[in-house]
This record gives sequence, C-alpha cells and structure tokens, in this order.
Amino acid sequence: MTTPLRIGIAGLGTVGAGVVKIVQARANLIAQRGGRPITISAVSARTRDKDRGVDLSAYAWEDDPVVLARREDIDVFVELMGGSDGPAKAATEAAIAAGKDVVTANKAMLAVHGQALAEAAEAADRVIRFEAAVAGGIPVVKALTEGLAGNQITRVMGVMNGTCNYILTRMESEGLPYEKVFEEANALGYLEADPTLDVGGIDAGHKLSLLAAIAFGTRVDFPAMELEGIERISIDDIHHAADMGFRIKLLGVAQMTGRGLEQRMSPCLVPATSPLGQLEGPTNMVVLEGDAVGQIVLRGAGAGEGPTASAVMADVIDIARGTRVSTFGQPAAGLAQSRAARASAAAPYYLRMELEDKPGALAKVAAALGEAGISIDRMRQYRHAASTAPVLVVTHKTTRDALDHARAGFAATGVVVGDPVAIRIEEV
Ligand SMILES: NC(=O)C1=CN([C@@H]2O[C@H](COP(=O)(O)OP(=O)(O)OC[C@H]3O[C@@H](n4cnc5c(N)ncnc54)[C@H](O)[C@@H]3O)[C@@H](O)[C@H]2O)C=CC1
Ligand SMILES: N[C@@H](CC=O)C(=O)O
Ligand code: NA
Repeated sequence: MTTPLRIGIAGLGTVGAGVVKIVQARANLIAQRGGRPITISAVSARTRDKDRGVDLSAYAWEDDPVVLARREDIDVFVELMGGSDGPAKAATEAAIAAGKDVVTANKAMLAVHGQALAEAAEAADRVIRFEAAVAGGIPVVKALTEGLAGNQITRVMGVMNGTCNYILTRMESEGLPYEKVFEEANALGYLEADPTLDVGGIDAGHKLSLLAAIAFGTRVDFPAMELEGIERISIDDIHHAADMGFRIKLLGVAQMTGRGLEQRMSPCLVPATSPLGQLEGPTNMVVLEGDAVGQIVLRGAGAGEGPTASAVMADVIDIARGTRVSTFGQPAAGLAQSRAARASAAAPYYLRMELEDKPGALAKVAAALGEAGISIDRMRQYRHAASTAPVLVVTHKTTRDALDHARAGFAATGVVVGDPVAIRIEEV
C-alpha cells in the first residue's frame, strides 16, 4: 500500500468545504493521478458545530490552526482561512517550521508576506503552492511557472476579480442597483470576508502582483501597484459606455518597460465585442504574452466553491506526485526588487463630471482640456432636473500626466462639482 499524503485543512468556509467534498468524492481518481491516496487528518475553523454540508466526523478537530499546522500526522498544511496576517500567517509559518508543505488560496497574505514566506519555505526545503489564490480555478500560476517557463514574459493582463465582474455585468444586464447585486454576490460566496478588498480593486491587485512576480522574476511589490476600485462606477457610466460600444471592466495590466515595472489595476472601458468585453458574471480572463509563445488567453471561473477547491486540489496532487516548484517559479532569494514605474502609455479617456448649470460652464471645461493639451473626441451634456448637469467627455489619446493637469484645471474653473470620474479606454 502506498503511503498516503496527509493533509490538514484550516478554514472550512466556501473553499475549505469545497476541498473536503472533492477529497471525499474523488478519492480513487485523486489517488491514481497523484500516485498515492490523499487523506485528511485534521481540520480547523472558528466554529466547530456548524452544518457545512460535509461529514467531518472522521477527522481530528483543532480549535487553533497553529496547533493543526504542527500536527505530526499531516504532511501538507492547507490554509483556507484568509487574511494577510493573524492566524493564516502564524499557522503558515508554524507549518513551514514544522517541515510541512503549504497550499494556500490566500492572495492577501502572499501579496504582503509572500517573499518572506517563500524564503522561509525554501530554507526549510518546503514548497508553498497557491494556484487558488489567483483567478480561482484557472491554472494561471501553473501556466506561468511551468507551461511558459521558457519565455520572456512581456505582459500580463486580465480581469481577476469575479465579484467585480459579476457586479458590473449584472448591473448592466438586469438594470439592478449596485447594492442588490452586491448582496447576490455575497450569497453566492464570491466575496472576501472584507468586501472592500473586492470592490476596492485590492484583491485583484494582490493577484496581479503575484503574477507579476512570477512573470518578471521580481519580488512581489503590491504597494507599487496603481490601484482603483469600482466604487465610483455608476449605472449611468455603464449605460454611457454601452451606448458607445464599450463595457466597463476592472482590468489589470503588468509589464516591464525600460523605465521599470508597471502594475495597474483599475476600471477600464473595453470594446463590448472583444473577448474581455464579453466576459460575464464571476468569470475571470487572464492574458499572458511571451516572446516565444505569443499570446495565451485563459478564461474560467475565478471564484466560488468548486472552481477554487479545484485549484487547491491541483496543488495538493502536485505535491503527492513529487512535483516541487519554487513559490514564484525561481528561488525566492534570487528575486530582484523591481523598479516601479508609473504606467505611461497614452490612451483615450472617458470623463464624467457634474457641472454647475450656467452659461460658459462647458466652454470652461473645454478650455481646461485644451490647456492640458487634451483633444476632445466627443462631449455631451445630459438632460437633468438638479442644479448640476451631468457631462460626458471622451478624449482622444492622452497621457496620465496631461489628465492630471486637466483635473487641476477643472478644479480651478469653479464650475466642476466634485472630482470627475476618469476611466481609461483600453485597446485590447
Ligand atoms: N471564496 C472564493 O471564491 C475564493 C476564496 N479565496 C481565498 O480562499 C480563502 C478562504 O476563502 P473563503 O472560503 O471564501 O472564506 P470563508 O469566509 O467562507 O471561510 C473562512 C474559514 O476560515 C475559518 N477561520 C477564519 N479565521 C479563523 C481562525 N482564526 N481560526 C480558525 N479558523 C478560522 C472560518 O471559520 C471559515 O471556516 C481566502 O484566503 C480567500 O481569499 C480564493 C479564491 C476564491
Ligand atoms: N473575492 C474574490 C474571490 C476569489 O479570489 C473574487 O471575487 O474574485
Ligand atoms: Na488559479
């Protein structure tokens, strides 16, 4: 009888319960593919007596995930609690120190502590695997670390937060308000424990920073990411974009330029007919570009029980097989600190602002754009009942610096109310 690979699971929420279900339902298939059975020795969660739709009676229970991580009867610690610090980090460190391999879905922890954890794991001759942490069920970490290992990666791009994509597409298709769709996403298990991580773009930014580290051989540098969430996107923006043949996506782009590593995660308008524009619901899409392979497009479920548990199991099965890949695809100690560069490529922009409804207001806005060297493609004032008028401007290609200059100009006009919404129109 082959020795089983014994796992301990900390966290029995959406993802943890999904992992237990796969281990129980697919035992034979997993044993064949991994070359040995995979068994669960112990589990941990905040609440012991809770119906999770799975039978946990065969497994030991630990209240403390750190104690679980150190148990002698586990080989792999599966961290599915979440949170960048606290018990997730403490238990991961304890697991490595106790000689366990680690599988985690925790992008928040890795975006902040990935370098230190990877170095600790490598010093202990252990692995940390995190396929579930980026784009859920899409095997993008494996694609970059293994399938594309022979390429110089030139760009990584994509939609990597299922919740945001679900919210944006449901608002448009059903004409539903943000709050209603947000509740639906919550009921479907897409949301992070702290939902501002999702709608603030932080979760997607964490994911992109992990992919950038692998792609460009640099240390994870999440603080350098230019970040903007979807909180200011209104149903009006969605409708205006649709009128012009665009859809709004929370889009991430990372690329290495002569000036350094550019990383940005922000709402963008993309052509409605493009593959990214057609992405519905919690689906993610990651576009990888390599010098030898050209462009690879990966599309699939980025969140939810089954897809995320699928990715966790892929990592566990890899460990059962004896596949050992460095956390970020190469030894962590050799990863260089990236030089952060502000994204500089010119693009057209969509601007929405509220104007005092008085003579000359539009002319002042046009003048502020002109002074910033920005040429107007389209400009429209919408019918309104309030004292301020909603105005939409689509610019020709311009730079971020010019846009900042124009923003300062808007503030000085005395007719622009609040800060205008500016959304980049991305050629994808
Ligand atoms: N839900 C999803 O679709 C996806 C989630 N992830 C990641 O997977 C991880 C888990 O996410 P979910 O399953 O959605 O979370 P969840 O909130 O549904 O479950 C979290 C589990 O961890 C347990 N837990 C939390 N703190 C604990 C502590 N101090 N001690 C013991 N147990 C504790 C909770 O009791 C619960 O069982 C997170 O890192 C998340 O970012 C990644 C990809 C997709
Ligand atoms: N909250 C995340 C879950 C997966 O990472 C998302 O919505 O994509
Ligand atoms: Na993945």
